[in-house]
Amino acid sequence: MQTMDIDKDTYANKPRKKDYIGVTFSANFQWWKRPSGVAAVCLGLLCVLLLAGIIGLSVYYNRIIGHYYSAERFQTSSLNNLTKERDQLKTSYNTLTKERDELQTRYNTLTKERDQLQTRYNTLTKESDQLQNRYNNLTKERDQLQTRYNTLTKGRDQLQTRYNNLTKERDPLQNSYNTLTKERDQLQTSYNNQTKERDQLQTRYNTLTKEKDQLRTSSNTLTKERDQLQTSSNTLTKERDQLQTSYHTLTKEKDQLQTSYNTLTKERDQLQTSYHTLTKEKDQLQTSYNTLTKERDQLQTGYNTLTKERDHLKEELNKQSSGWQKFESSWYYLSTEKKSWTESRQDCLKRGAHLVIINSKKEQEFIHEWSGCLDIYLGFHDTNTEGVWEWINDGALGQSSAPGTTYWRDGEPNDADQGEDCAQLSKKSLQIYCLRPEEQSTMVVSKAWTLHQHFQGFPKASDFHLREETLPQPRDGQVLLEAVFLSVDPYMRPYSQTMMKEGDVMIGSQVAKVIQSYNPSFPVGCHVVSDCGWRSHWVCDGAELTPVLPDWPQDIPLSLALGAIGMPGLTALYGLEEVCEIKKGETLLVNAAAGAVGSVVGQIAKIKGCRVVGCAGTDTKVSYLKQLGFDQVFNYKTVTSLEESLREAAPHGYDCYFENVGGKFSSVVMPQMREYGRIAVCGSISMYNDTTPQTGILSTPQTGKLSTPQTGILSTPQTGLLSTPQTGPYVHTYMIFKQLRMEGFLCARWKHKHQQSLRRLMAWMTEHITGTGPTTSLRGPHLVITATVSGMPDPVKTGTRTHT
Ligand SMILES: NC(=O)C1=CN([C@@H]2O[C@H](COP(=O)(O)OP(=O)(O)OC[C@H]3O[C@@H](n4cnc5c(N)ncnc54)[C@H](OP(=O)(O)O)[C@@H]3O)[C@@H](O)[C@H]2O)C=CC1
Ligand SMILES: C/C=C/C(C)=O
Repeated sequence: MQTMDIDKDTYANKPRKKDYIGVTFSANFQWWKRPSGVAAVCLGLLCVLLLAGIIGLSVYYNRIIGHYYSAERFQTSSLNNLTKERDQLKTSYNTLTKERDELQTRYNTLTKERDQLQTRYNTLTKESDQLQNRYNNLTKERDQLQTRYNTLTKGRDQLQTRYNNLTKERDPLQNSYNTLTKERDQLQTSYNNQTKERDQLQTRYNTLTKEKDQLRTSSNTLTKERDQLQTSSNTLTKERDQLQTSYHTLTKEKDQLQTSYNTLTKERDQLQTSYHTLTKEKDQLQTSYNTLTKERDQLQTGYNTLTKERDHLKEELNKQSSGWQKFESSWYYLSTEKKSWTESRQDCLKRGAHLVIINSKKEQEFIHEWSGCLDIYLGFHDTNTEGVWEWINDGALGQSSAPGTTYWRDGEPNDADQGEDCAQLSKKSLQIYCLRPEEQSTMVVSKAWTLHQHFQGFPKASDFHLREETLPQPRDGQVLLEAVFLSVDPYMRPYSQTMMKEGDVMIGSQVAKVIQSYNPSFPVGCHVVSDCGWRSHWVCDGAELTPVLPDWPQDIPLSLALGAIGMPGLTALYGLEEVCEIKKGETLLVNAAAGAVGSVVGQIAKIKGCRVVGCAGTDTKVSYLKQLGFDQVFNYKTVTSLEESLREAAPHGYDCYFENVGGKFSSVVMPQMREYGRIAVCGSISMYNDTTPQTGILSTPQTGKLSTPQTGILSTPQTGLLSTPQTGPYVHTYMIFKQLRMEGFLCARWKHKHQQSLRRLMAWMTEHITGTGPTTSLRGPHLVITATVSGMPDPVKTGTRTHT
């Protein structure tokens, strides 16, 4: 602590600074110590000095003058000295004046500084007050801190003690910690090294795996590409050779054509001239023609009307001349042949008529009068329900309401002789009585081939048995059929296994003639297709019959209703159009090509503008198929290599394959299908008679597609279609990579369009017969005609179609 006391008396009038605790400031100033004071003093002193100098100089001067008069020579020199001194004094005076001015200037400056200092002093005084306040606050805080400090010091001492204890305990722990840390660090280092090594190995492993996969993929792709390129290369080489040959031929032809072209150009010009002349003439003729056409049409209409009238009159005349009698709008015929009621009914149907139906008493009287002395059978019977009499329904005209019972003879109908189910108009009276319809009729005995035992391998004669059976009399709505053509089809082999039991009549279709009919839809003499099997006769109703197309041309054999214009023709059509969806310009392969289906397949494909390759098993069949217009045909039994022959026939491959044969044949075709090819699986005839499994090789070693043949079971024993399971090729690879579509089908799938399809087939056939169509119009397959002593065809005879 220090006290500064500065001249209390001098500045006693100034306000005293407050004494603060511990520190006291005091500031008292003396005037001489101030710069302005000093300057004033100096200035005063200078003035005094100056005055003293002047006074001294005057005294000195007066002495000199006194001496001057006393000593003349001495006076002159003194004057000069005095002048000198005066000048020196003058100089000193000037110098002092300057110094005074400077001092004045400094005095002014010091005065200013003093004022500034005074201002600062005031400011400092304020600050000092503020500091005093802060000092007081800090002192308080310091005291509080001192208290806290003391408390903390105590706590610190306690902690220091505990710290010292802990330090003692820590040291051994620190040692073991250091040891463990070292061990951990070593382990961590080795762990890190191993992790790195493992990661490097994992990365290398992944890289290698990827490389291996990529290599495998590339290897597969390359192998495929190589194979495809090899195939393409072979194909291209062949094509190139063929093109080379074609090129030479074409060059020659081009030269010839050029010559022809020149000649033709000349001729064309001449023709052009003629053409213009002729065009004019044609226009004139066209006008005349139009006029004549109109006149002709009018005449034609007149002619048609007259023709109809003439035909009607002729018909009436014919009828009259052949014994027919007209009454009102109906015609009547009186047969004098003696027949039973049933036979007479048939006889009427054959003549396009029916037994008499009486609609009025007037009509009955006419018949009685006209028939003279003859009894007349009426179309009136209760054969369907005993006691319920009804008029026959043998034609559109044959329906009427029943006559009044008054016309029955007394006591009739009495069924006196049991089975008196039909009516007769008495010759003696106008009355009606009943009689037995079977009188004088004969029963029909049918012959039928039955399946004596199921086939094992190829069918044998001993597998069949010929049986006779007496047929029932056809009833209303029924017909009696007589077989005209029977069909022997491949499907009978597999179907017999599933659909037939031993002793059944063989399944099959036939063209039959209606020889008795009680069904107006099938009059006597018409032909139908029936699925009644291998029988000579059959009684059935119309539900299961298909009439052969109406207006069947006389020059087209009816047997074709079982062939080209029947089920096989329909199968060919549907397989091509619905399954293969064949298009103009495509190449088709068909096997069993000379068969009922195959021959139509090839012909329809030609009609559609396709290129057709066919295979058959004899040279005769090959010639036949060439006649039908097939582009390429070969005998698959005699060629050296089926694969080569197929490739030669269609070097670019096949768009459509109509499969009739199956088995190994099919496995050779598969590799030759073109991309997006379609395969219609119609039949598999090569396998129907199998007793041992077949194996198939999908491709020959040249193609290199499969190193070893694979086998598979095509059918399971449950289906019973085959006596023993067959093995065959796996086609999947070709199906996938060529994106093939293979579809099995049965002709019946499109049953709803059979009638219109048959008409299309008939139209194609008619075009051929009449020569109006293209040369590719349809022709029917050949028939094999067989007869046996039994009167029934021999079912084992080789050949595809059988004619009774
Ligand atoms: N899915 C369906 O709806 C239908 C299918 N089909 C099937 O169509 C195919 C042909 O029937 P279709 O024309 O009526 O038959 P066909 O009886 O008219 O002709 C069959 C021909 O097949 C050939 N053939 C027979 N056996 C073999 C064999 N083991 N290997 C190779 N070829 C053989 C023979 O000709 P070649 O001398 O030339 O070898 C034979 O002439 C059959 O497979 C049949 O099952 C028939 C109708 C309907
Ligand atoms: C309807 C005919 C079928 C076979 C497979 O021939």
